[in-house]
Amino acid sequence: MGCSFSGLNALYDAVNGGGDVWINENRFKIVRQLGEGGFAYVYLVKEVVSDSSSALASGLAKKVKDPSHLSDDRTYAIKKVLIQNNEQLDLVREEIRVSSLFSHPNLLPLLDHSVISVKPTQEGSWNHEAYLLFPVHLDGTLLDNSKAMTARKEFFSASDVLQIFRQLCAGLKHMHNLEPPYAHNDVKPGNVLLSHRKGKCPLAILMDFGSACPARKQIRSRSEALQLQEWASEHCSAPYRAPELWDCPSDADIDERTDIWSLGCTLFAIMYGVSPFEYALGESGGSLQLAIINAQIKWPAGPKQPYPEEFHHFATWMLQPQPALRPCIDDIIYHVDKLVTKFSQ
Ligand SMILES: Nc1ncnc2c1ncn2[C@@H]1O[C@H](COP(=O)(O)OP(=O)(O)OP(=O)(O)O)[C@@H](O)[C@H]1O
Repeated sequence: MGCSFSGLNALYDAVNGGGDVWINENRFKIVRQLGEGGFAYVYLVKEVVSDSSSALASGLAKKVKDPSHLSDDRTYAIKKVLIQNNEQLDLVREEIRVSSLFSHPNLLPLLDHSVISVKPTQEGSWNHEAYLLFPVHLDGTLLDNSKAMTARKEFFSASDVLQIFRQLCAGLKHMHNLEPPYAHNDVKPGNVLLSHRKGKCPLAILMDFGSACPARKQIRSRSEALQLQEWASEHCSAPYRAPELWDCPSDADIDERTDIWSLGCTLFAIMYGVSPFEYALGESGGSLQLAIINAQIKWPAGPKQPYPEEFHHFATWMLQPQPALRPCIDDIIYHVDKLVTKFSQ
């Protein structure tokens, strides 16, 4: 048993700041809610220890393989996932399994977890809860930062655009180079945490491995193609979803270049705050699917345009509707390093 509370009361307690959470033998006090997703709540928590021992001597220290993930002030993030059925339970177990495959400074590490069964309190409520423990990053997601900057009519500097993007590439390279290669499948600004650092560009960390899976799939029939499209509609955010996941041929080799498309969209969003296809459709609207399949890209123009044309060409290179023409992550890193040398002050 890993938790001191359960069911609706747990949610009430957690949202209202009361109650402690146990993950295995370690206890955490909920400080406040940080965010929420489909069936998940994310909380800022503080590890409760019986004496004033250092982070290195805390209960968690015995558990965590890499001591650099321990926080000096013992604060962490706990994601609480409410699980209603076996399918959701399998998905969380898979997220836990997949997260444990990665170890990279630009990928959010899963420090510990527990999955507990709870007694449903009403029809249709959840029967399991999962608690996932992560390092906390309090400067928001790339999406939060972009929204705040857009509201102030500000842009990231050219150097920060490249440095943030370069870090995402480094994290993805780690996933794409595994044997077998893994695709993240939901690369987007809302899944990138930023940590501001004095005198340096922000640290960028890719999170949320709930959609990650082995990247390479052979599609050999119409029904397999439709199955993949259905899976993608649930797991890959629409404005960042690759064309082959919207309209999959009946004979296709899918690979990690689906992430490269999302990476190209994310580079656009680091510059202009939204996916290129949201930007192209603008306020007049239209079909997102058609805009993506036709790679309908419109670049902001005019004298106030804050970035060099080379940045646009670079993103367009990743946004080739045909996956076979898209670069792989090593090509992108080679190119971004050249741009970093050229544009970083
Ligand atoms: N380690 C963390 N540190 C700080 N904030 C975090 C952390 N993890 C998650 N968050 C916050 O919680 C929000 C939801 O987290 P997350 O994306 O993992 O949930 P989710 O259920 O997978 O969401 P979605 O349904 O959008 O996929 C994030 O957008 C972010 O604001």
